[in-house]
Amino acid sequence: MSHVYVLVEHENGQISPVTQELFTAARALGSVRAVAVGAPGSCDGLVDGLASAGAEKIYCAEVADYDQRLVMPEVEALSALAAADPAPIVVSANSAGNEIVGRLGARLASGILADVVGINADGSAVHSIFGGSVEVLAQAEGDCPLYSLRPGAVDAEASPAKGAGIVEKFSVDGAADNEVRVESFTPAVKGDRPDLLQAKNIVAGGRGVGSAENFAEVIEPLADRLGAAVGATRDAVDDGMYAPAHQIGQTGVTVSPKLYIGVGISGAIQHLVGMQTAEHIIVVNQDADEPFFSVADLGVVGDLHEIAPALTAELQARARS
Ligand SMILES: Cc1cc2nc3c(=O)[nH]c(=O)nc-3n(C[C@H](O)[C@H](O)[C@H](O)COP(=O)(O)OP(=O)(O)OC[C@H]3O[C@@H](n4cnc5c(N)ncnc54)[C@H](O)[C@@H]3O)c2cc1C
Repeated sequence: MSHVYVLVEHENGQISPVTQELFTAARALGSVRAVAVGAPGSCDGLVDGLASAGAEKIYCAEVADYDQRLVMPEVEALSALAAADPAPIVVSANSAGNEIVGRLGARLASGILADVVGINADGSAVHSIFGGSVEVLAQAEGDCPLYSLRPGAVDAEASPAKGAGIVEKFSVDGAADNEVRVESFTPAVKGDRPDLLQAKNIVAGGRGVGSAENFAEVIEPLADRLGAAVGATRDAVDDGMYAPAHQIGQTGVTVSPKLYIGVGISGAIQHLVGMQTAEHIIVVNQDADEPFFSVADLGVVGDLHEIAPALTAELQARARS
């Protein structure tokens, strides 16, 4: 049976939920071979979970100086595996994943399908373009077609059967002289809210929210009621209302949650391209003519300072009853 390599996303010894989405999409192409790259000691704790998720083989590359290197250990590991035994490769379409497939495409002389929202058994993949209004099927040439899959675009499904989970440890080349080395590393301070890229629910605010204080008083309480991540438009970020890491859109991140609530956002195309594959879209805006309403499943016309707190209070009341 044909096989497919999937780059495992993991953090602090845990398999990230997006890995299950990668497995689900990759299964269309063949039996899944998981590739886990990380610091020494990072792989053993992942093996059971990866086998349960359906991995037939688990390649573990533990790299002594992993924390000082950027994407190159993953590139070295995947290119070595694919050169020896060519097969499609599936990674997550985050910033590292997109760089990894770019480098692999050059090394393996294979085509790249970036930021896809679905993968078909014939090797074609689905792109969602023009703000999600058009879906395009594309196919990549080469022995090792490369796919980066948009987080949240595919519903994670449990594997029909546990995989054999045969572990193969291997080493990757050391850093080249001209490779970037990380001198120091300060993890971003994370709050209790879910990660924006992986969140099932997102409450996003735009310039209409008015200020950083209003984000804290109106947007964040609603997000917390829903267990949601907070997003923002570029204009809200540029005006200093919310941190740049939360920007959704063309020059921010692309998200695909189950529920997206956009508050005080006009719905410019550069914002829509980053969120329009959300399953359910609710828009709150005082101007009924704004373009955001044209993509909304539910539009609420009114003052966000009344509607958002009322929604938060209602959710709170229902949680109590
Ligand atoms: C190259 C390029 C890249 C870009 N990349 C991005 C990107 O990645 N992400 C992004 O978001 N934008 C991006 N933009 C900017 C984009 O074009 C828009 O300017 C931006 O999305 C608008 O942000 P906004 O909706 O918050 O602000 P506005 O367009 O100013 O909309 C504010 C909205 O709030 C409503 N409002 C005001 N007060 C209230 C109230 N009290 N109650 C209810 N509603 C209220 C208004 O009716 C209005 O619709 C990019 C632009 C360019 C040129």
